[in-house]
Amino acid sequence: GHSWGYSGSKGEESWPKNYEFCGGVYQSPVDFHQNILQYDSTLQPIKLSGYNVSSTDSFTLSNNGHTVQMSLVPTMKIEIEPFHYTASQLHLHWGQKSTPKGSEHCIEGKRFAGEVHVVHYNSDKYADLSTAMKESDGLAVLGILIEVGSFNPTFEKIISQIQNIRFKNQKIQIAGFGVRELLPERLDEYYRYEGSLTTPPCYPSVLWTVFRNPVIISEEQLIALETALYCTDSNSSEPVEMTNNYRQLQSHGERLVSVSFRE
Ligand SMILES: NS(=O)(=O)c1c(F)c(F)c(S(=O)(=O)CCO)c(N[C@H]2CCc3ccccc32)c1F
Ligand SMILES: [Zn+2]
Repeated sequence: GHSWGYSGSKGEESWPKNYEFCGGVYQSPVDFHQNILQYDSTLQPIKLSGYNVSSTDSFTLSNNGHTVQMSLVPTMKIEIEPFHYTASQLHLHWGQKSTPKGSEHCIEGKRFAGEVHVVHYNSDKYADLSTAMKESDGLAVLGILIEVGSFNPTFEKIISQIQNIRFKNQKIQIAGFGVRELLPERLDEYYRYEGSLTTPPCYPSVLWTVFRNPVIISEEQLIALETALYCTDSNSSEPVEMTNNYRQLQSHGERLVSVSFRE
């Protein structure tokens, strides 16, 4: 289909031309700032099951031209009352070496180094992701902010492989691992709001859960992510570096963001 990107003539200003929802309501990402936050004491800790995937299973790591995507296994599920959601894929957003700030969601205007998204679909109601993503209650995405600090051995299972998928449509199999380790310790502290896919087709079908606490990776790991990948395939005459693959902040409109924590 049409190709879209994050810069130039294919950038986000042109997305609504080919993807009408991108110009619509309930768009993501948004900034979590004080006057649109509302404490909600009924928000429960996120319940994971099957997240500690055995190394006898395998994930497919691929460069899809927009991000590095890792396919997940359908035994990985989350429960967000009243529904259960089955994991589909996880992918990343990041900046560039000279401006290492590439998260999609921001907290009080602060953009983090990057962001992990774990995409799930409502498997109580829909057969698969493609069906679910068109429905307002179809998807649940977990957002994990990335900060720079010490080396992260779990993250390294992805970072160590990206030299093998530098170009679009390249993919490799990697051994399954504990995806729980990519999430922060506190699954009970998060921001919650109704939003959308942050890429075309931008369907307003996502129940967003963005954890309060970031995961930490080293500067070297972040630089590897920022410098390894291309949006174009290996025989392209004009290679395009895969950097700054985050969407600009969208307006909240009438939306409030619920928070599961007080201070
Ligand atoms: N930030 S986000 O969570 O909104 C989000 C992405 F940022 C992103 F890049 C992708 S993608 O599949 O890697 C590339 C374009 O769809 C998806 N992929 C989802 C959406 C559409 C689709 C269709 C089939 C499989 C996965 C997805 C996504 F949900
Ligand atoms: Zn994403």
